[in-house]
Order: sequence, then C-alpha cells, then structure tokens
Amino acid sequence: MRKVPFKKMHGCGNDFIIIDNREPIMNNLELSRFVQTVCTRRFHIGADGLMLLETSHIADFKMRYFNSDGSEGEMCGNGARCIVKYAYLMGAASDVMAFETLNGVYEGKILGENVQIKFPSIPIKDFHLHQPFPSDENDFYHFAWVGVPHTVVMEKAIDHIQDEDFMKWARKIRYNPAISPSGTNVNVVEICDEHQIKMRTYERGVEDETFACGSGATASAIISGLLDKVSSPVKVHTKGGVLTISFRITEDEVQDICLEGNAVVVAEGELMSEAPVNVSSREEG
Ligand SMILES: N[C@H](CCC[C@H](N)C(=O)O)C(=O)O
Repeated sequence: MRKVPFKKMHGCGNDFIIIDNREPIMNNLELSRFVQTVCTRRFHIGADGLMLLETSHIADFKMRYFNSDGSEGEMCGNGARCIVKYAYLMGAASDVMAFETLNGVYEGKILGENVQIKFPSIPIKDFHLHQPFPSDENDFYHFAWVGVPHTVVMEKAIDHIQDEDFMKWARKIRYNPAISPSGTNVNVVEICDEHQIKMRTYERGVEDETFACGSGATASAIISGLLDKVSSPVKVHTKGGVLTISFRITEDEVQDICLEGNAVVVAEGELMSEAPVNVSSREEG
C-alpha cells in the first residue's frame, strides 16, 4: 500500500490536507478520485480541500488547489494562507514568499501565528455591482472574480437564516449559469459597523457551507467598501473565526489587497492512498 506524507491544516475552520509534491509522488490521472477519497469526512481524514506544493519556475513554489469534490480550483484564500505556512515549515520558502496559482502569482508573509496573502490588483470594472437576479428583478446581487468567482448578497441578520434555507437559496445561485457560467461561490453578508462585517459562505466544489472562505471574505469586504458601507481594514467574522482584509480603492483599481488570519497545523502523518471510500454503497445496496 502506498503511503503519502501529509499535514492537516485549517484557517478559521476551512480545513485542508497538504502534500509536498516537489518530488512528484502523486499521479495526475488518479488525483481527482484520490482527493475525493481522502477529503470524505467520517470515512477518511476529511477536509474542504487538498493542496499540493509543487516546484515553480517563476515563484518560490506552486500551489495546486483541489476542492473536496476533486475539481481543481484556480485559487483559495484560506488554502493559500495554510500552504504559505506549510512551505515555510517545510523549508520551501523563507518568511516572505511568492507563489504561483492558476490565477497568477501571489505574495505570502508569515506574521507570527498569522499569515498574510497579498492579492494582485483588481480592475474596478471587474466588480459587477447591483445585478438584478435573473429570477427576481427586484432583488440584487454583487459579483466579483477574486481568484475564483464570488456572488455577494447583503442581508440584515444572517445568524437567523436557518441552515436548510441557506443551502436551498445558495444552491440556486451557485448553479445559475446566468450569474456565472463556471458556477459561483455564494456569500451572504451583514454589515456590523464601518470596520466589521459578518458572513456565511456556500462553496463551489465543496457543495456545502464552510466555516470560512478567504477569497469570499476578500470579495465581500471589497464589495462592501465599493458600496460605501465599510472602509479598510475590515474584520470579517466567519463561523470559524476572524479574517482581516485591507485594500485601497483608486479610480480604476482596487490595490494593496491583503487577507490575514490564522493558519494552524493540527496533524501530520501518512495517508493510505489505496483505501477508497464508497459513501453511496447504502443507497446502491
Ligand atoms: N475556501 C476558499 C475558496 C475555494 C474556492 C473554491 N470553492 C472554488 O470556487 O473552486 C477560500 O478560502 O478562498
């Protein structure tokens, strides 16, 4: 049986399995199924996603991010904070680093227990504000591509939304091709004061509500800023903890976009890669 060394980490309860693949040990062909297997809760380690640390010709390392359904995502904010700490701990980078993703090169910085990620600037025109819902023209959403697609909806009291209602509502948006042809993550945001918001996120590729979403928090804070409801820095309260987002809005760009929060190693060991799980066996049998 093949054993694969890993660390399990989380950032605000958004949890990941991380594997050092600088000396290639993972076979690309079986990767999607492997990710689905090891990310399945109860039957395996379980996680929202899995990342591979790989070599890069243009940065200190390459981050490859997979959602728990086995799909490869362009970028993941909390995952990035975790892999930055992982790269530092594994000696793959110093405390200030650049890393490559499918969405370009990002910078990472170790700040004591916390990790900060700096995003590339985003043109203002890429934020689509006040879009009427295709199904209900009286209701609005906001949309941004912050490495991955995010839909943001403002609500008054998000803690009172029942989990079931949240999931039903979010799934309609997540799969609506008129909002985003490649699907979208869905965030609901409550403004607390000028420097604080609360949010809940339904994640594409996890197909569930997660405890926090770094890119979602970044999209939500900037959109709240563009709507003149908050100003930088913004503390984003998630189910799993607090993320801090800072940014600068200029005439045509949002610049100096930083995401900061914890990145915690909770376990390390070896995965048994050939222990596939079959969670649907009960339904099939
Ligand atoms: N949890 C992630 C987002 C993952 C993106 C993924 N759900 C996708 O759209 O492929 C974050 O902290 O930014």
